[in-house]
Amino acid sequence: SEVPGKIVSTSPQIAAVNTALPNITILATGGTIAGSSASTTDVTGYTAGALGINTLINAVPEMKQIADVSGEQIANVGSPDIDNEVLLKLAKRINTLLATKDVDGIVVTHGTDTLEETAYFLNLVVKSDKPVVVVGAMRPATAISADGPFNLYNAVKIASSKESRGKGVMIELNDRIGAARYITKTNTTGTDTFKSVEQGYLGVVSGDKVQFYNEVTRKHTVNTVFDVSNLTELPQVDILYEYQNNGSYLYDAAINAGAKGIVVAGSGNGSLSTASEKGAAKAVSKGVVVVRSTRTGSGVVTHSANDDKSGFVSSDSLNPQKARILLMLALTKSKNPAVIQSFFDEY
Ligand SMILES: NC(=O)C[C@H](N)C(=O)O
Repeated sequence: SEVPGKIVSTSPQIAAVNTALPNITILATGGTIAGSSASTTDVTGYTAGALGINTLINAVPEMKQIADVSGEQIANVGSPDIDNEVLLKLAKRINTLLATKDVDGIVVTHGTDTLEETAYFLNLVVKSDKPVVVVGAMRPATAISADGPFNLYNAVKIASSKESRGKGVMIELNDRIGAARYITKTNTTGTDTFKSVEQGYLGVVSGDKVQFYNEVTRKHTVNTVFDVSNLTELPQVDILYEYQNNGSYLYDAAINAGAKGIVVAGSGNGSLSTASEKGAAKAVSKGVVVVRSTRTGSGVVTHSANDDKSGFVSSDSLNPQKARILLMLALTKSKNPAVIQSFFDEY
């Protein structure tokens, strides 16, 4: 049965059968991989999050030769509508499943638009070294040459591989294995959209082999201090974009709306205009933590003497949307900019 809409049942819908194979649970959240259109050539106007987990699993019966696959529906939405509630629900469910001997790995199906945010969140809060692979697609399931089925097959293959343990949360599209920490969506419609400009991929799925070439050096999963088990919500963090002739009123709007943190997508090396500096200083004076990231798309925002003077945090190489994820979790531990800076230096 298809289940579009927000949060739906978490009860297992397809049960594992062959006990000799690794047990992989697929947690479905929607996206283009579950997208559907009346036209086989429609790759932009389709409905994301239209097909249920049973349909996705039944479309790839080959998975059953490499794993005992079971599925659960966590949500069924386009990924722009993934919110903090879904993030917490997903993370808690993954931690519960991976704590049992019955589950060897997790695959999360997800829309690609905000996939990197969910993957990085899970990278920081999953308390297991068992593989977690987040997978999406750029063409809906109904399209000619839909990329979802093979991406899903590859994701199950990665999650089933012993070598995938301890790698942090991974992203699979287009045969590449990306690290949640490094990968970002770089193209609006291309199937090769997930890239890591500076750090590259962790590995590839080549033929029937899962091959790793790189490791993530930043702390993840079992080595982070973050714990969602008792959290029912996350602190509000907003992102403000830097541009010419801006004012400081959007900072006021964020402060008045209850933001506990603000990430600035600064120009260049995290630069703020004079107006933004004023808005950011006001935020800091009210106890709101301000993180400087960059709108450039790559590179490190370097920590400056002015950051220490103004109480700002620099984002290292985290883009604004991932800096927001880390800042939400950091704020569950501390409001002190120096402590939060240490998280940005480690994670
Ligand atoms: N390719 C995709 O999955 C895009 C879709 N709008 C989503 O993020 O849900």
